[in-house]
Amino acid sequence: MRAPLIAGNWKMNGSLSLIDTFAEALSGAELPQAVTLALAVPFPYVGVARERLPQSVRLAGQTLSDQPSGAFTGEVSGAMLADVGADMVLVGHSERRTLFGEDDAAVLARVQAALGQGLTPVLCLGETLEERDAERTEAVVLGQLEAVMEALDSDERARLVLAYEPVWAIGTGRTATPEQAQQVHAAIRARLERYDGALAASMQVLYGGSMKPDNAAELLAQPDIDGGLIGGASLKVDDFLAICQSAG
Ligand SMILES: O=C[C@H](O)COP(=O)(O)O
Repeated sequence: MRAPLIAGNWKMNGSLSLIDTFAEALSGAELPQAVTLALAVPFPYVGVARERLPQSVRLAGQTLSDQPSGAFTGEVSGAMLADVGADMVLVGHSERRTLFGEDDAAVLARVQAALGQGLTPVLCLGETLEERDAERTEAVVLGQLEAVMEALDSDERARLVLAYEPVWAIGTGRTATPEQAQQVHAAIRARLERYDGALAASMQVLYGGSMKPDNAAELLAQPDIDGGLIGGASLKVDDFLAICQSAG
């Protein structure tokens, strides 16, 4: 049985004051026990978020360097993230792939760097609208998945969380229908079966892309959707908490 994970991704948004708003709301909130919450906040806020948010909330970086340390101005290592209290990190978010040129090899190197530091990589997968229209959705998503999985051993694979995020649904208000999302999630799970049945049964696969309080319950009710990676709606504490409630 896979426990639901609801992860917020603040992207390049937020402030100390927003962390305090979340700290206050989350410490008093009655949330379904089975649901785990996580927040991927911008680098400068990870440490303070760890100090102020309830310990039950997992903290994530939004990316990390593929290097352990050194002369890489502007980069942040997995060790640094772990040092300030993160235990997860997003890897291969579509904004990293498209805006910052991270290809499958770069994504793999970051997954390996995260695993090396004991962080849980949340590996993001997703197709563009052009790829969907060309009926290449599964080829693209499964290709991104295999580019990482093929290079890992079975223990490493078991430490990943996956997130399916159709690029055309991110920040656009256009959500994949529950059926469209489930179809891709099922294809991902079927591909995981090739590696290991137990891995396929246990791996959390999140959906991301304009998930909001009014569509979350239907998406989260799909058999192969194990949680959400929430962008815009994770900046409003009431919306984020409402989505968490839908996951219980
Ligand atoms: O990481 C989150 C996703 O990019 C989804 O963002 P969104 O909920 O604003 O569409």
